[in-house]
Amino acid sequence: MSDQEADIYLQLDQLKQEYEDYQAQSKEYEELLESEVAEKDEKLSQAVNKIEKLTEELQNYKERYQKNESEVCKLQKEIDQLRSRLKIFEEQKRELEHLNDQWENSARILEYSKQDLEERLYQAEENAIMYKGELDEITYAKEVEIQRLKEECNELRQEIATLATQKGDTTRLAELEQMLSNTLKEQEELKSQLDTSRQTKKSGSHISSRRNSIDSSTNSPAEACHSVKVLVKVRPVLDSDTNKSTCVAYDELGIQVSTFLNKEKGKPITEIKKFEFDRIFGSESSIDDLFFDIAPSINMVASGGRACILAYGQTGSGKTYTMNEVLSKSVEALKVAIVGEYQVYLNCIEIYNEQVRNLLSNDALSKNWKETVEMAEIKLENDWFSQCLTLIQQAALKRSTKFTESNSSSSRSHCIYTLKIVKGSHTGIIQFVDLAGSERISKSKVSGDILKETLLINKSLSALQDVIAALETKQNHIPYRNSMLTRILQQTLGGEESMVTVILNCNPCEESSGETVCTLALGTRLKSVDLGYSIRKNLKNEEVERTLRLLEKERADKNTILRKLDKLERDIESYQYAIKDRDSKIGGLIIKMKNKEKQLTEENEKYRKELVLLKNFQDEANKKLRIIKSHAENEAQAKNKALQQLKVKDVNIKRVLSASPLALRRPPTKYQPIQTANQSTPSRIPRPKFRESSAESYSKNGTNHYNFAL
Ligand SMILES: Nc1ncnc2c1ncn2[C@@H]1O[C@H](COP(=O)(O)OP(=O)(O)OP(=O)(O)O)[C@@H](O)[C@H]1O
Repeated sequence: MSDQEADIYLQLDQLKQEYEDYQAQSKEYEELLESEVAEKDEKLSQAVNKIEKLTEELQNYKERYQKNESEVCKLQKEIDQLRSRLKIFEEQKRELEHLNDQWENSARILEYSKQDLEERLYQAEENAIMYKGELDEITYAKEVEIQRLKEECNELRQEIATLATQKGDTTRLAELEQMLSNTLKEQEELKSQLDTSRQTKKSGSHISSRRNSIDSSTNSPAEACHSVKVLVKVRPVLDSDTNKSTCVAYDELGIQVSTFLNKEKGKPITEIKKFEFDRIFGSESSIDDLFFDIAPSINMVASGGRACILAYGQTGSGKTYTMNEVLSKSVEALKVAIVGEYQVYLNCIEIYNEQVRNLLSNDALSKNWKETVEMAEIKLENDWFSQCLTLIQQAALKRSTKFTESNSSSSRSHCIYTLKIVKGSHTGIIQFVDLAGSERISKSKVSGDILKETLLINKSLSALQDVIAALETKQNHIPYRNSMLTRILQQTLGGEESMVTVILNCNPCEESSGETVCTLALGTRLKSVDLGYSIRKNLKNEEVERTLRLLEKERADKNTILRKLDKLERDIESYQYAIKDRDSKIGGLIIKMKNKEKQLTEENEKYRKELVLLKNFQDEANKKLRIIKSHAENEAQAKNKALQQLKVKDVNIKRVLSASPLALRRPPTKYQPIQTANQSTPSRIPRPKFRESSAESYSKNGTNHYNFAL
């Protein structure tokens, strides 16, 4: 081997070595590039995923935003509807207020006519007293005249007797006889005049003392059967009332209530209202005093009649306290009054929200009130007295009560204890009724369920007044069916042999003066039933009777109007409070909607901000993606270029080798030609899959990061 050949082989070996180095380097680069491209692809696909996720989220936000927008629209519509309803309510309210004004005006007019009537009544009474005086004088004069005539007559008789004995002048005798008969005639006339005067005097004296004459304990049973007896019980001032001023003053004849009105020019105005009743019981009176007036009812029941005793008054006025005392006294008196064989039945129920509940059973409420009342009846044992009181105590504990401003355990129901005494074919019935408090809604300041409760209580009390009014005016139809209370009291309210006693309970505190006046005004109306009866029965004088009948009719009319007014006032109050309640509910709803609107606007604002952030993030991600893509493209181009160069180099080496004479002797052996970039590289490097939009932004001006120097 010559030196030249050896040199060529050496060069060839070097070239081979170099070529192998290049190949190894190229492979290394290729691997590096592949891993980098794979990494970039991975990142790229992650970015694409993230973008897709973000786009999806964006879509969700958009949908939620649209949903919120439609909800806001819906709420807006609802608010508009509510506003229009509110407008209608306001109009109704204005109308009611207008009606209220009208009613108040008519009430004022009625008040004037009431005063006028009272003045006329007073005048009639004064006239009656005056007539009585005049009649007394006439009677006295006539009696003197009769006495004188009697004396004259006696003188004449003596004269006749003297003349007769003298047997004298017959003409003189005839004259004297004529004189005597004239005198006797005159005497007869005077006698008849005196009788008439006496009768008129009797009527006049009855008018002047009529207030005192209505004492039903001395009334005949027939008279008592048709009357409503009204008693007043003033509760003592309690320890809890120590700092409160009182407004009630009373004596045997009447009771007066002072109401402090608003101060005007620094001076307080006090309005005083006076009422007259048969009996007024205060803290100094005992239960025995009160029971004296109830005893006739007990006697009536013991002899097979019917009686009803009602305790009426505002919450905390002492109805339950009074009724408990009356109950135990009455049971005691009944035990003494009834003799012989008899059975006693007791029934304790309450009416709460127009539903009847048996107070001596835990059974669920039955829809049929008659069934409940029948089921509640208990037959008492032979020793019924103590059993009866124990059962009444047990029933009282089960009553529906609530805490109110006026009473810590206020009864919210009407409680009715019915005692039935069956003796042979006669059945005596007595009902003791502890009515629920008669509050005005404006004073009790209630709402919601308690408002409903109070409205129902007032409604049933109005129904009770209507029944008594219908009984008073002797109407054909008595509206017992208007409330559960009157339905259940039907057996003792009204009818032929029934006595009704109303105990008006009054709270003496000044803060309750309004309610006390209402209670006493109601009692005055009830009392007039009795008054009318006595006057009609006793008066004989036609003219006076006619005037009084007229007055009585006017009084009854006035009572009817006042009752209607009272009912209207209660109705207006109920309406006003129902409207207020509805207004406050609508107000609450509007506030709720406004809050919801605000909340939705805030949420939308938040979503809007998030949307902006997401868009920015998306832009940023797109930007990064573009950079990554351009890098990847550049790298791919650089790699292609490097491969191209290697290919050229390979071709050159082959050419050198083929040109050398040694090439024939030395076979290309293990040497493997370099694969062209077109054959292998592109297929081994997976191109990332871009979306069209991304591919469009793919950069084509990349720079070569790799140096493949030969
Ligand atoms: N004559 C009285 N002597 C002493 N305390 C009395 C008298 N009357 C009532 N009270 C007291 O006054 C308070 C209220 O009485 P009560 O519960 O009888 O009133 P009410 O009119 O039945 O009330 P409501 O309608 O709310 O049930 C009670 O604490 C009671 O003890």
